[in-house]
Amino acid sequence: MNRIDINLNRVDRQLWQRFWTIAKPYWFGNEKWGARGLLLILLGLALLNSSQEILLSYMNRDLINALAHKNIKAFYETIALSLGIIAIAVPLNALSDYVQRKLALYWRRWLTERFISQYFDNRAYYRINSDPTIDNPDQRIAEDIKSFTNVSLDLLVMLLTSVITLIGFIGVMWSISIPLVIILVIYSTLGTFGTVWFGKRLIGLNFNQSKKEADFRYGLIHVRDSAESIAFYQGEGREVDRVKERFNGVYRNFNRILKWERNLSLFTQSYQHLAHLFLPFLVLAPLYFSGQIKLGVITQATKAFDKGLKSMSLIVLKFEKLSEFAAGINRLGLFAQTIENPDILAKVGLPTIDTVVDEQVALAHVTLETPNYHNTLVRDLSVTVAAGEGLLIAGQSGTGKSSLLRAIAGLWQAGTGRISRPNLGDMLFLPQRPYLILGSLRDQLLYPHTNRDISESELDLILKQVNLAHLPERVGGYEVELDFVSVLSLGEQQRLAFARLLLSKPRYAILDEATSALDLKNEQSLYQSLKDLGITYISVGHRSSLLKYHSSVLELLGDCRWRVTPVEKYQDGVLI
Ligand SMILES: Nc1ncnc2c1ncn2[C@@H]1O[C@H](COP(=O)(O)OP(=O)(O)OP(=O)(O)O)[C@@H](O)[C@H]1O
Repeated sequence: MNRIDINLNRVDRQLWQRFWTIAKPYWFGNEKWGARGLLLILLGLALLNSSQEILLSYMNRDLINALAHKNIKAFYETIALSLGIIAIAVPLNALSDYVQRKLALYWRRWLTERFISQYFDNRAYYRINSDPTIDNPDQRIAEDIKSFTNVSLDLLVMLLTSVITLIGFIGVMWSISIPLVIILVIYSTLGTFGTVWFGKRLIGLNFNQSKKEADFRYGLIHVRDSAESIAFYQGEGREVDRVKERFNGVYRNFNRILKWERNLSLFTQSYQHLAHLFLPFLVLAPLYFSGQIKLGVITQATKAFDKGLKSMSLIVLKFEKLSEFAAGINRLGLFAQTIENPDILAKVGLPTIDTVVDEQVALAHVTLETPNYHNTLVRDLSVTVAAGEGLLIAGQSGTGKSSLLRAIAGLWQAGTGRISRPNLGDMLFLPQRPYLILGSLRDQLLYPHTNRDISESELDLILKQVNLAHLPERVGGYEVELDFVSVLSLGEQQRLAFARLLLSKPRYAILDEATSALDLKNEQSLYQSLKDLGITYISVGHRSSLLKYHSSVLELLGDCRWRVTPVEKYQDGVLI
């Protein structure tokens, strides 16, 4: 049984705990006074709105009685009074709606900011990728939080209104007929149990629906992001199938939801009609026939029964909404649990590589595993990269070269041994695929510290060094926002990434095939620039031309084997 099944089966207590864990920090955090103040106003308004309903039920009774007795004066007086009550109630209703939505918005803003911070803390956004139970984090942050705050307040107001209405109308009914109150309680309790029994499948189905909708949307986003590659491959057929398949998942699951909603609706409709048409009349008719109550009282009592039943049947009437809400809480709760506590992502009891901060990069007896511990990539590796001495990592594809860099950066920790390295602030990693942000040319160059104050002439100089002097003119200057991935060639992107490196002048640069798309002349000038700046580098690469910029070569030989050779003793002079 996986984590999701466990959670869906224990929807009651655990669900409440999850709800409270997500909700509590806002009401006890830095915005608590504003939030509580607004909540108090909201609850006050809900109270007034419910009272107005009870008052109107009395007006209704008097109106019917005035009609029955042909009392014209009483009739018009009651109408005037009712209009007065409505004139006050309407603006209060609108105000209550406004306050509720405003509070939901404040809560959403607070919660979203908190989730976003935690998502980026301790690189949770990266680690989460290896946790199969946390799908589509984007949807959880963008949509689940929104519906969590909206529906929570909605339900709270509804619950309060129901309780007040219930108390008020039970009072009304009690004065007319006590059996009516007893029937109301028994009937609504049975209805609630019936609804939960019929509807409990919906929580799991709604949980899946959110996931499938998000998968479908992600499928479409993936096509947009990979449009050029798909077009080159003429892969439309495969992509259409894949997107349709994802939509089919959405469709099939929703069909199941519809089936269960239909069953539930059959039950709730019968429940409501039976109550509307018969129950109060059956109890009250004998009292009316024997002259103990007037006609107006019957109208008031049936209305009171109706309102009371609606209040008692909150779960029956709102079950579909409640089941979606419960599914949302589960999705958000699991997500919060994982990003708040990144250690959850570490496999309990399994060994991890020690990382210590030091002047130089050194690996001591490192055995590196893939994050799921399924595969050992390198065993008992020891190598030191002293300042000023470049290390070239070579080896066949898939032997673990990039993974070793991930381990040095602290992204992967599965394994044993110890990695010493300078502070991450003194190191810069250029990944295999250049990363270009959405922003201007200046942002590209200064990333990730985009608010540094660097003059255009300095930027010009750096671009000249990487042979991109013409770029500002080509893209309309340093401040114009562009989708650089689609207007720059891969080699240009790599040179831009190098410019970033030259600007930030880290002590160590880690280059994962960072010049693979460049011609030898460009490659040579970039490495020369690094040398001139005194930057120590560790490179992954396949080209023999790289050898002369490094002091030693670490070869990953496959089957977890490795070999370190000083460059001058490197016999073949040819890389694998
Ligand atoms: N997140 C992951 N979880 C499990 N295994 C992974 C993960 N990422 C990569 N691997 C596997 O780890 C092995 C080493 O991958 P790595 O990217 O380090 O290879 P590489 O030597 O850099 O290859 P190349 O030269 O093709 O870039 C590969 O077999 C790869 O499939």
